[in-house]
This record gives sequence, C-alpha cells and structure tokens, in this order.
Amino acid sequence: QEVPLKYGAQYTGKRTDEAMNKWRGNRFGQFIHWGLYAIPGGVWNGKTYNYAAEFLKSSAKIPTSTWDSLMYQFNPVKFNARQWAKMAKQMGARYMTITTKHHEGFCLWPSQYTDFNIGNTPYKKDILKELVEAYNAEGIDVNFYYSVLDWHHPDWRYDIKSPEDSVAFRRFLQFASGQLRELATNYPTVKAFWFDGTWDNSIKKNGWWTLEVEQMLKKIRPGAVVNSRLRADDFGKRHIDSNGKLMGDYESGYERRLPNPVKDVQVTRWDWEACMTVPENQWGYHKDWSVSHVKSPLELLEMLVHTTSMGGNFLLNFGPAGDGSIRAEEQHIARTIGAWMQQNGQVIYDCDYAGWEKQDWGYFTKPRTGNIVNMVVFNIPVNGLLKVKVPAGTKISKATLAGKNVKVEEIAKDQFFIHLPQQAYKMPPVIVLEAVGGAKTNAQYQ
Ligand SMILES: C[C@@H]1N[C@@H](c2cn(-c3ccccc3)nn2)[C@H](O)[C@@H]1O
Repeated sequence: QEVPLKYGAQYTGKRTDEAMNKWRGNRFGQFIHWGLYAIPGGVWNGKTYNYAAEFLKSSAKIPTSTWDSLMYQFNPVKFNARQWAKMAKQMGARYMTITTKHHEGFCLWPSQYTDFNIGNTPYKKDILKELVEAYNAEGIDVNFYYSVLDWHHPDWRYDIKSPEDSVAFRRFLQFASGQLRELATNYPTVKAFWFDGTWDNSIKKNGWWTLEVEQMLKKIRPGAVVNSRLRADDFGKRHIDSNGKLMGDYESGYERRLPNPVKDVQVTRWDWEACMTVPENQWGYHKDWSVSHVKSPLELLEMLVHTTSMGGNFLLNFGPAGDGSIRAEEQHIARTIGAWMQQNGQVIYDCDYAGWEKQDWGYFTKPRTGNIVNMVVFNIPVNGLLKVKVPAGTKISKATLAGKNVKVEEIAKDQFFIHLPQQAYKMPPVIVLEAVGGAKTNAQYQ
C-alpha cells in the first residue's frame, strides 16, 4: 500500500533520454576536491592530523574566522586547467566532477551570494570557468559537486529546534537555491549535480526544498542529472522514498565502497555511481599519504571494471595541492590507467552488466549493442582455464584476445573453459566473446 507523497520519487526506472544515456555511457569520471583545505593539507601548527584533510577545520578545532582567513592565501601559482584536463583525457575519464563548494563554504566561483569566494583571493579569477572550459575543450563533460552543509554561513543549522532556527534556515535554503541557480545559469554546459552534506535533520525536515532544487535545476538545464543524495521525502527518508522508490536520477550511496558482485546484484536495476579515494580516506590534499594505505593503479582499475560490470559509474578522486599542482602518485595513476584504457576503453564506455554469473578470474561487461560479452581477467588461474557459466542455451561462437582467437572448450551444459594464453600479464587481459542464442541473462542474476 503506497503512502501519498508530495516530495517523493518523481519517476521510476532508468531514464532513457539522450542526456542520461550519455551520463551512463561515460562510466569513468575524475572527482576533484579542491578548496582552502588544500593549503594546510592536513597539517596545522606543525601537527599532522590523520583524518580526512578536508575536515582539518574540525579535526584541529580551528575557529571559523581563522580558517576563513586562508582565503587570503589562496593563490595557486602552479594551477593550469588545460594541463589537468589533458591528464584526465589521457587517463580516459569521460566526465569530471568538481567541488564548487565543500563543507567549508568557500566557493570556487565568484558567487554573488557570498564574499567567501575565489574573487576575493589573490588568485581572483573564476577557477570554475577555467576548469569547465578546459575540460569541455578535451571533450570531457563537467558536473558540479555542491555541499549543502556550509560551516561558514551563519544561517546553517544542523537541526531545527526553535522558531529562530526555522527563520534562519529558511534564509539559508534561499541562499543555497540562489547559488545553485547561478551555477546552473552561468555555466550552461554543466551536465549533472552531485549533492553532498544533506544528512542532517535540518534537511530531512525540509524535503520540499530538495524537490524544488531538483526541479529548478532541470528547468534551467533540461536533461541535467541529479544524485539521490540531494533528496529527502515528506517523512525525511533519504535516497529511497517512503514507498521504496529511488529519488533523483541515480543512487549515490557508494562512497569509498563498492556493491558485492554476488550479493548486491539488485543495484543493476537502477543507475548508480561509486566515488573512491586513492588513500583510505582523503578527498582533499593531504601532505602525508604515509598515514594510510594508498591504492595502486591496478587496485583502482579493478574497481572501475567491477563498477562497470554492475552497471555503475566510477568517480575516482584527485586532490590537487594548494599551489595547483597534481601530486606524483595521482599522475602515475592517471598514466597507468590511461595506458590500459587506451587499448581497452571499449569494455568500459557504454558497457553495462552482462547478467552472467560472477566468476573468480574477474568481471564480465557487455556493450549496449551486439552479441558481445567482455571478460576482464584480474586473477590468472594456475591452469590457465577461465570458467564461464552462461545463461541457459547460450553458445560461444568465438573468443579473441587482442584480436587473436583463443580456444573455447565446452565442459558441461552452459559451461565453458576459455583457454588463456600462458604469458606474464602486467595488466589485466581482455577476452571478447561472441555469444549467441540462449536466455538474455541468468535469470537469478537480475
Ligand atoms: C564525497 C565525500 N563526502 C564528504 C563527507 C564524508 N563525510 C562523512 C562524515 C562522517 C562519516 C562518514 C562520512 N562527511 N562528508 C567528503 O569530505 C567527500 O566530499
């Protein structure tokens, strides 16, 4: 029995319009966290704080006035938007999501709604405009991350506990709406909005505003894509409304974690995106990455393939330094993943969940059209035989690795061994199967 909702999901199922098909087909994005937090980089008064560098203000208990004066030091002399965009292009990113404003409240664009913005820094110029133009020139779509939570704004409230809170927070919501309106209006090529900082009771109690924002953005920018994290319904339910329906255009709950390819196949029924840090938990620039595990290019590449294999987008984070430089580890990641994407991007872009049973050697992806199923092999079996279980009645007519045929051996009903050429593999090999007939998917894997 459905409950009537005014601010719940606006539609069900995947959007199939051109703008959403492009968003979905992009598959691989570059997240960029850049703000005042990049200046101290996790170190304050000579002390290193291991928690996420973009949280240094709270970790080091820095007064707002002290933190906000970092604005007068923001002068990224090594910043070169075209260089960043070229690196992202080489990595194989099809979209980029930039923190227009993070929880600190500092705006990378000259907002008319607050002085706490790039225009009042020594750098002065509109960084957001430079990035949008440079990335678009490389053919990369640009999306805007926007934190509703704002540590700088006096009218922000974590909860609404008094009439004064209500009055103040209503002013705050008008401020945020104004900022979002100027972002959608002044940067007309923006393709999507990535909302964050919406978990507090103050937002849960104002679900109406979250729908109003989604509708406003789509009115100004038809086709715009909005994440589920923005949305709260009439009862404060977030992401999924009180009738179990996904709000927004895609599910954005996977932060620094991925759905399990066996237990979580339900995610293949809707659009979703996972965002990922290179260290264990650093989004903004941190001076000392030795304090936690730093993921290798191969670990991150496997996450990209894992995500594509389950019909999701993968947003890999970069945290540029306060001077605008990109650290060596991130440049190495971009080059290494980019080299593989150069050869194998066709198993990621416009690919989706194959509906085949997950096997131990790696992941299946399926292009939107044709009878192709791709195998991306991360775990080379000792016997060199890759087991493939196919939907009932499916026949594999051909298998190739780098364009050369490899042997297909039927070993049981709907089961095959694909013979992997024995060699030292430094990067994951890709085998392309031509599969004909049979059911569309293993029914139990929907
Ligand atoms: C996308 C990521 N979301 C921001 C975040 C994460 N968190 C958080 C806070 C407490 C527990 C778990 C997550 N708060 N803000 C991070 O700073 C980054 O922007």
